[in-house]
Amino acid sequence: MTLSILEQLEVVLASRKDADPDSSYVASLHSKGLNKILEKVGEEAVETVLAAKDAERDGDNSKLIYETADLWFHSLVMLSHLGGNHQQVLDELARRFGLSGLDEKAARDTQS
Ligand SMILES: N=c1c2ncn([C@@H]3O[C@H](COP(=O)(O)OP(=O)(O)OP(=O)(O)O)[C@@H](O)[C@H]3O)c2ncn1[C@@H]1O[C@H](COP(=O)(O)O)[C@@H](O)[C@H]1O
Repeated sequence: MTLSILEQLEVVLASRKDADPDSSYVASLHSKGLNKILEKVGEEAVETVLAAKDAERDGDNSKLIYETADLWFHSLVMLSHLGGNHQQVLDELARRFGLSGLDEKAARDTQS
């Protein structure tokens, strides 16, 4: 079974919760605490909004994709810090979409 990028990243994020803050960016965020992580999420959200405006003006989404990746990444660190994970977010989206978690996985499997 191959793990998705989000699943692989989550394994790495979990391993960084007790890692050395001097050798890991994620560990340094955990050691600084929730407020620092939230500051980064807010910062990346603003950068994503600004990049969306630039994308509309320039007809180029590349910076927007980069900033959205930063936002998703820091949101995953926030969830990890609080004991949550990306699957809970996917499950919530699936629930809204009217699918069970199992059906969502099956739909994903048929696409790969
Ligand atoms: N995906 C990411 C990722 N995306 C963004 N970033 C970091 O997020 C930061 C973005 O913040 P900014 O743009 O504000 O840059 P900055 O000025 O350096 O940040 P601050 O000093 O303001 O905190 C940068 O330092 C990026 O390096 C990431 N750092 C790590 N990862 C992943 O997390 C894994 C674990 O990383 P470590 O904990 O460093 O081993 C890595 O293997 C990667 O897969």
